[in-house]
Amino acid sequence: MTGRTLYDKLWDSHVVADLGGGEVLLYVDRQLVHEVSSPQAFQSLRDGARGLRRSATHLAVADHAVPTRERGTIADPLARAQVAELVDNVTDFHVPYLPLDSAGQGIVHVVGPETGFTLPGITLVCGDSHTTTHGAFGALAFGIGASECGTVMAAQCLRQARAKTMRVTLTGALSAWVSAKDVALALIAKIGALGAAGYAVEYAGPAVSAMAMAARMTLCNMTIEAGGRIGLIAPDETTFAFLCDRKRAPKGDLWDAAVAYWRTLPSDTDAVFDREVTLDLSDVTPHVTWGTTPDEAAPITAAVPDPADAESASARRHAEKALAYMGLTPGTPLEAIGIDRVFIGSCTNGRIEDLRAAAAIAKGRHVAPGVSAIVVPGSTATKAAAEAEGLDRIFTEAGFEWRHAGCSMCVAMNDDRLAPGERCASTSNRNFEGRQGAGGRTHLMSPAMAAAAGIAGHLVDVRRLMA
Ligand SMILES: CC(C)[C@H](C(=O)O)[C@@H](O)C(=O)O
Ligand code: SF4
Repeated sequence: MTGRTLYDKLWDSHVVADLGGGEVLLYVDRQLVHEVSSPQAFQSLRDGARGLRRSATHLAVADHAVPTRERGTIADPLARAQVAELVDNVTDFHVPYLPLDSAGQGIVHVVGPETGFTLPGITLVCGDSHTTTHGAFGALAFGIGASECGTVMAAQCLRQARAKTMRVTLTGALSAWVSAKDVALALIAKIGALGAAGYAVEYAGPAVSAMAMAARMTLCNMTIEAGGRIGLIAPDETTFAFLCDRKRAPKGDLWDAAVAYWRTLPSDTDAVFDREVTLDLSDVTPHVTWGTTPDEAAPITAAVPDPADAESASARRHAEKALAYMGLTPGTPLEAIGIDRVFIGSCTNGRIEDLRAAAAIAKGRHVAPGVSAIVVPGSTATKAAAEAEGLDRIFTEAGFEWRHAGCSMCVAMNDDRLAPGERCASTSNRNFEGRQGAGGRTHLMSPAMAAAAGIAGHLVDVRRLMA
């Protein structure tokens, strides 16, 4: 028998029943709940006069609709109603909840790891596509639909079909000012925005072992932007060190037993993957997106591509439409693209390490005239940690606004959004038309690159700015 992959081990240990036709009933250990995708789930419980099977295995927090300028009354009626409904639902159904004004609030994908709710070896779901993030801990974590959220609440199980497996082996070392976000953008540009569709992607290799948890989370987070519903990294000493003192992580003997189990999870050396991809990180340079899909990305040293050079007729048509929406002309150097806004934050790049990387660029410099820049920590705890290090002062002295935690300008579901035609250097993960506000133009990049763009007033190679 050949060895098993990390994915196989996680899957096999959670199968409750084989349903035939390639589907199984999969046990779900934990669910994260937010205000946008949960109303239907709670309603389905009410309609069926059901409760939650194991309410303590869920954790709810409001993140998408919350205001970041100041807490207090939410001005937008829809956003206000969404958050109020979540509060009513978690109260009625006894779901653990991190209130908006509490020290625990934040984006679900930042809060899960930060509190030790996310652990290796578990299955974790959320009505949110970026649930891939939690795979960085060796958890089988994936986004589910709004109706499935209700199924998990009532039954603690889900029907699932097994994914194919892909291993992305990362070798070499990152150069200065190049980060996991650049790796993700370079990888997506290489395999395509649907390149990982149908696959559970395991990131492996020496460069992954060398990465801190924040970088690993950025990689797994962006897996969905390559179409993969599952991103995975084998748990190791870095994972255990990150988790050991977290509030919800096991303690004492339970911790020791858990670590002993977690050490059995990495893919066996003779495990076979359905697809193998390799990337040498020494070749990765700072990347930015120029189009409206995450794979329409290029090194910052490049120019806006000519759609005529696209590999297929459909890619050409897409690029033509993207350039029209983005207001860009083929041949323009990417560094010549002026920006109006900067957004540093999101579940991709709103962690303390990301804020440190941006602050290193902002320190002693100033946001260019006419540019408005916001820094939005991924969680309230991240905000407090950043303030304890003085990062907030570095940002405000440099002309960046320092905000409360939330999804903010990653998604146009709250007060933070682009006006039509505005162009934004953004550390978020999606750049489709209207994502940051109707008519808004998004360029995805790393925190260091976004901070550098804010200082320069245009897209810029952070390595040149810092030389
Ligand atoms: C609102 C939510 C369901 C959505 C998701 O599934 O990812 C959002 O978080 C996003 O990033 O687009
Ligand atoms: S930060 Fe953005 S990508 Fe992440 S959960 Fe919020 S809206 Fe989705």
